[in-house]
Amino acid sequence: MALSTVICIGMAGSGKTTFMQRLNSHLRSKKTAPYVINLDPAVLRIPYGANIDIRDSIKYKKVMENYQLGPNGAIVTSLNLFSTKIDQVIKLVEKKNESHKHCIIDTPGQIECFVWSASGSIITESFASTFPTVIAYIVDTPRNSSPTTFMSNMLYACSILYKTKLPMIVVFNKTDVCKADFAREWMTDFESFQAALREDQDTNGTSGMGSGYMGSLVNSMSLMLEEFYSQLDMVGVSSFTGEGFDDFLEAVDNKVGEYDEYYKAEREKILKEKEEKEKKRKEKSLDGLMRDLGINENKTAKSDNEGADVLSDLEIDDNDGLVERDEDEGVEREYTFPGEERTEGEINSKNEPDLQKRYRDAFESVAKDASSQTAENIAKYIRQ
Ligand SMILES: Nc1nc2c(ncn2[C@@H]2O[C@H](COP(=O)(O)OP(=O)(O)OP(=O)(O)O)[C@@H](O)[C@H]2O)c(=O)[nH]1
Repeated sequence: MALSTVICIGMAGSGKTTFMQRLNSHLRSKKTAPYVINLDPAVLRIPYGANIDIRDSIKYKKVMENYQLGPNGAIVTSLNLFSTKIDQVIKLVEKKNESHKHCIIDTPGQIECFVWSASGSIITESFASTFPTVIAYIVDTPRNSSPTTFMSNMLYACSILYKTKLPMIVVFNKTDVCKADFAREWMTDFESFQAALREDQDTNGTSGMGSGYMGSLVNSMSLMLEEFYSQLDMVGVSSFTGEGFDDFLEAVDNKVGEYDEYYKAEREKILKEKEEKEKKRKEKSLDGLMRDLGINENKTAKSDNEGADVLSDLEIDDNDGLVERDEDEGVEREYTFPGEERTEGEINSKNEPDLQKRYRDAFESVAKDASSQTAENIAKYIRQ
């Protein structure tokens, strides 16, 4: 059994938490209990047992107090703090790879805090690069029965699809109150959507959302979204009655298949390109730094006392504005990285066959030491 991840995303009140609860109990009744993660730091009570709960490690109220943040800022900061530990979370979930078929994840109702935050991307990326991952976009069906609201919600779903680049299932929830047939029709038949829009205009006149500028905008949008709809699976469910959950699980299997077939290769390609770009960038900045420090295996311009390239090469002297180079100060300079104490002479020595590698290793260890401060830095940054 290989584990796949389902990330539940949806507008506030769309029913994510109730959906998670029903999905959990539905899977349990089939003797395939899921691994459950709650990523909503602000939720007061969750009606399902979570294996990993963000609230265990991050106290939302304390984040608000300590960093003097409002509700949304505190959610983003909590997610940022949590994302610094995402490697540990992934390791825990990896251990369940054989015993569980699904890992289901609940996200904050403030959808933008998760979808458009750096930490939301890090968390999603971390799961998606380890397991086949599917987005379940939960929609409140009764509230989306007007063509304009429906279109707005679909545009949001569309932006999430292109942002995450992950297979998506649009889940029309609360079908016990309102059936989702109209949505299926609008998503598959452009003309029926146009007819609904016209009807909305006729009923509500110029005061309605479907009239005037908005009407023609929605009209053109519906054409644009045809391509988007073709990439989606849609299901209607009721988290109250359990209706439609078998269809949902079928859609998940279908999307996991698609993930393995298309998305995985595409993602790996993007990640490889990213890695190569990052490697080049690092090499470039390392070279720049080496030049700044005047360190070069082939003896540097700096030690030959040629003109200064950068400000950091210079020390301002009180002496009539005369600028003196570090090397002229008669102080023995030490380049000290943890565990290494070497003088400039040693560094510039030809006996250092792989100087760049030693620097890289030293930087990595410095970066590790700094990681404990990362969370605090993130919080500081946000406060700024
Ligand atoms: N009739 C009906 N109501 C539902 C269904 N699912 C959820 N609800 C109701 O919708 C409301 C919101 O449900 P939640 O599960 O709290 O929604 P949520 O998206 O987690 O909300 P946030 O955490 O605020 O984002 C609650 O009053 C639920 O009882 C459903 O399938 N049918």
